[in-house]
Amino acid sequence: MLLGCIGDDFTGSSDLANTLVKGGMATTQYCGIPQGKADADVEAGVVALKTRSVPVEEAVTQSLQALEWLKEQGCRQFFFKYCSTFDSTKAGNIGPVAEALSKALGASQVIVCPAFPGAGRTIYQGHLFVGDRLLNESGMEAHPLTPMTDPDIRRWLQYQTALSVGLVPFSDVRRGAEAIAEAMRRQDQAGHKLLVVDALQNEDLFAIGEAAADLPLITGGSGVALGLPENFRRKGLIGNRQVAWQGIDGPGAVLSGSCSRATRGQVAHYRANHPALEIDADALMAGDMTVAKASAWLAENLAAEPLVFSSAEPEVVGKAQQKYGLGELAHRIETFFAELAAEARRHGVRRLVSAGGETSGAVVQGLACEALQVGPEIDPGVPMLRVGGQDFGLALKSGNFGAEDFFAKALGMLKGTAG
Ligand SMILES: Nc1ncnc2c1ncn2[C@@H]1O[C@H](COP(=O)(O)OP(=O)(O)OP(=O)(O)O)[C@@H](O)[C@H]1O
Ligand SMILES: O=C(O)[C@@H](O)C(=O)CO
Repeated sequence: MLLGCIGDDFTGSSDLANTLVKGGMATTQYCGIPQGKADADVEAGVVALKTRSVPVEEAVTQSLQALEWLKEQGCRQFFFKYCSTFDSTKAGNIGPVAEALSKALGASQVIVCPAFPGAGRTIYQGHLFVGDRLLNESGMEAHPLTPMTDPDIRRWLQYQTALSVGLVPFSDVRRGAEAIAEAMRRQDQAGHKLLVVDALQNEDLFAIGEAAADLPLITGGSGVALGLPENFRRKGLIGNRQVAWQGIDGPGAVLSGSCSRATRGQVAHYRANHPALEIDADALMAGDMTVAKASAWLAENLAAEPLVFSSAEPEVVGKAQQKYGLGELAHRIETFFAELAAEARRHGVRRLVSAGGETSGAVVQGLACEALQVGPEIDPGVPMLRVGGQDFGLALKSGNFGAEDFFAKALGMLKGTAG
């Protein structure tokens, strides 16, 4: 294994794995820190953790354990993947994890680049945009767990870390890899260790990737990984691995706990012509909605590729959080989806689409998967996944990813009949 990656959630990890696969690297996504050794033919390993919203110490400890395992597999470079919308609170985990990993690797000049132009996320003068809106006006300010109320990534990150945060501005990035490397050295000499790097288009990310060829640690969204496979190829360490997908037959279903704007659109679109069961927070907390009830409903509707969702408008989410507490409610909903995923498999489901990073982490834990083979892309940032050694296909969709018809498209592609 050459490139060792640590993802702070499961959808984000599959987004990164998708980029590496497209770059021609044989990539496996691990669900948590594996027990044994990785297969010898894996070139990039992505250890998916569920550390985006856990307490800081837990996120740091798990990330360092993942680093140790990746080092044992022989990795030469490491990548910390977080969200392209920098999902974190002021007291959040991105800074402390980046700091701990950089110390463990003796790394300075650590790139911080959440940009993902393919999904509309760009960075200019350290400010993160989603499409033509600043991050804090993009809908992310109403995120249920990590409301993003400040678009200045330098400022937000600085709340989270004692390391000094610097900037490699677009005026350097636009001049290519050498200018970027030089700007990073200057920032380092000026005492800045975590360097937010501007990026407006994929071309910038390829250049940043090239500039990062010899850096031990890179952090960011999947975009900044675009240029990394080529670094290994230039050194003759990898070829150009292509993945094929063998369709998976058997029933399909969709579970959605993401409340993002994009997911709410996908839910509305899909439920117009598929059976859908809405999980209401009050009903769940009162015990009127249970896994057993939802499981029975799922079994009855299996032939029509049913959807179970808790996705709701920000006002509804906000009221429920006030009533039950944010953490407690999220935990109850995630546990519900974890258990329902296991039930779905018991009923014979073989193709499962899950929407939302935290939700997908719970779903994969419910399915007790160890490793996921990464297949071709469904929509930007979302690949098809096959559970290692099983005829079971998954699509783990990040909240804001995917076109309106994503759910049906993903189920069709997993089956091998669409795409
Ligand atoms: N109706 C609801 N009321 C309150 N909280 C909810 C509701 N439905 C889901 N949640 C919680 O909101 C959180 C949604 O986060 P999740 O990561 O799954 O989606 P996302 O943030 O849109 O996706 P991503 O992280 O991939 O961008 C989960 O913890 C989920 O349990
Ligand atoms: O980077 C992104 O936007 C996604 O991969 C993600 O992490 C959302 O959970």
